[in-house]
Amino acid sequence: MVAPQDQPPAQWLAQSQVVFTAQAVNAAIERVALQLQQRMQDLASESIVLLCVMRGGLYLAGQLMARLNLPARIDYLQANRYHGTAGHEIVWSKQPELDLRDQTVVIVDDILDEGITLAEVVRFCHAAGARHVLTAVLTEKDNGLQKPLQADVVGLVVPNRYVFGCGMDVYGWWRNLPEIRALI
Ligand SMILES: O=P(O)(O)OC[C@H]1O[C@H](OP(=O)(O)OP(=O)(O)O)[C@H](O)[C@@H]1O
Ligand SMILES: Nc1nc2[nH]cnc2c(=O)[nH]1
Repeated sequence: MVAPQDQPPAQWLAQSQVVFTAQAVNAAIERVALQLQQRMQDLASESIVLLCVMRGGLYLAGQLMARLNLPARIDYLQANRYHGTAGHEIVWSKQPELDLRDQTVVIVDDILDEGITLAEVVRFCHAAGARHVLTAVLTEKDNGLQKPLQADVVGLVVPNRYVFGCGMDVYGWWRNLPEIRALI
């Protein structure tokens, strides 16, 4: 019996279905960018930090960088809580380097599942003195849970299954996939 982390990556494609095509993901990213642009224009902020939650947020953050037409600085943090497909305690391995005091911080992540990670990152940004904190996720999982927060901008709602692609991994693989798939 091969452990999941030792399965060949092609296995995960064979054991999954497409839930959003690359075209649907791109359309969702356009909508996220437009909504964020509008929110930031409304705030009239001149000090914007796009804060990528590594590693899953990398895909959306990269796509947003090319679409947001306003001056922004980029930073990242790493706070992980999933090993394989199960969530545990959050472990921080990297804090942002920029001083977030008085900044409008846009937290960018791939998925809001139970909401524990995003809630902790929002708390961190407020504690660091951010003036405004906005949250943007590529996906939110429709799991019926009471979540500790809602994201300000959500690209797509995904089913209550383990999903991967567009930043999200399956045992470390396929973050680079331009579509979103769910394990069967
Ligand atoms: O809403 P939650 O239940 O807290 O889950 C969401 C978090 O889970 C994933 O991170 P993970 O710990 O897998 O790290 P990764 O970004 O490196 O994949 C994802 O990137 C989110 O940050
Ligand atoms: N890749 C991935 N990461 C997650 N983190 C929380 N839920 C998920 C999920 O369904 N897929």
